[in-house]
Amino acid sequence: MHAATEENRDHGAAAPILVAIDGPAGSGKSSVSRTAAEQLGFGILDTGAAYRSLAWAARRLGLDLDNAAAMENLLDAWEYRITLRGTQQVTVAVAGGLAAADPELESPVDVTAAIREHEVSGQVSRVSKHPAVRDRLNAMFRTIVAESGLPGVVIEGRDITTVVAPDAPVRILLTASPEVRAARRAGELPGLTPEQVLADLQARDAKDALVVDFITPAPGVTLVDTSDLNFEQSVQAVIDIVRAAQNAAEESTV
Ligand SMILES: Nc1ncnc2c1ncn2[C@@H]1O[C@H](COP(=O)(O)OP(=O)(O)OP(=O)(O)O)[C@@H](O)[C@H]1O
Ligand SMILES: Nc1ccn([C@@H]2O[C@H](COP(=O)(O)O)[C@@H](O)[C@H]2O)c(=O)n1
Repeated sequence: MHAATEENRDHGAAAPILVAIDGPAGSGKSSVSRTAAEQLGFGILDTGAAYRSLAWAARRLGLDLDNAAAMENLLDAWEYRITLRGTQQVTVAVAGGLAAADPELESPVDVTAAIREHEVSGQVSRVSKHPAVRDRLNAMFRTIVAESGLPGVVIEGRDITTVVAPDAPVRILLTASPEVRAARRAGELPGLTPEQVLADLQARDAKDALVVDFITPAPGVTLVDTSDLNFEQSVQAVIDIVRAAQNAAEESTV
């Protein structure tokens, strides 16, 4: 299992400032975090993309997503790359004998669009429920960030503020009501009714909530409810929290 693009690497650089963002499905984690990261001059690590890519590869290879050992076996052979800056690009390859079931996977396949498909969203909780999978992906996320060579990285997911980066200087829980999240998401899924989108989103949250708490902010985590904020206001809310933390850190060193 390996990760990150070579252009992100700069060994010897100082550890990046971390902005940890969690939230339920459709809360704006990816889009708001990405825009905020661009404005801050930081990278963005979308951790859900790794879980989605693992589920995508497992499905392509006909593996049982509920089988933890099969998923760990896949992780041993899985080569994962994600860009932290610019337009997101995610690639997956599978080394060794496992790829015999689908030889196209012997070389990196661009899965950037495929992992967003409805079928993957509906199955991804089956791989993210395995504690061993989570531990290995969390270690990979920490490595990607540490080797990024960037001044800062916004890292978003479900357990970033609590498990992946509990000591991050900025920790945010980004949320919105289920109805608002479903309405926003329905705009991207013209084939589905808002009711179907709401039901799918709540079903995924319910499965994910069995393994991580992304509803209640942990101590020290700032809650940002975007139900009544437009996109720009949501981005600004995140940036304001980061700037306030940076100013507080500067003042404490004077
Ligand atoms: N404050 C906002 N106002 C209006 N639209 C928003 C706002 N925040 C996010 N959106 C829109 O809501 C949709 C869902 O956002 P996004 O994909 O970033 O959520 P997510 O939390 O990453 O979802 P998932 O967990 O399913 O990947 C996108 O179309 C995004 O542009
Ligand atoms: N830190 C994380 C991030 C994601 N997941 C799982 O991946 C799924 C897809 O995540 P998105 O953010 O792209 O929606 C999500 O439903 C979780 O199952 C996770 O467990 N932990």
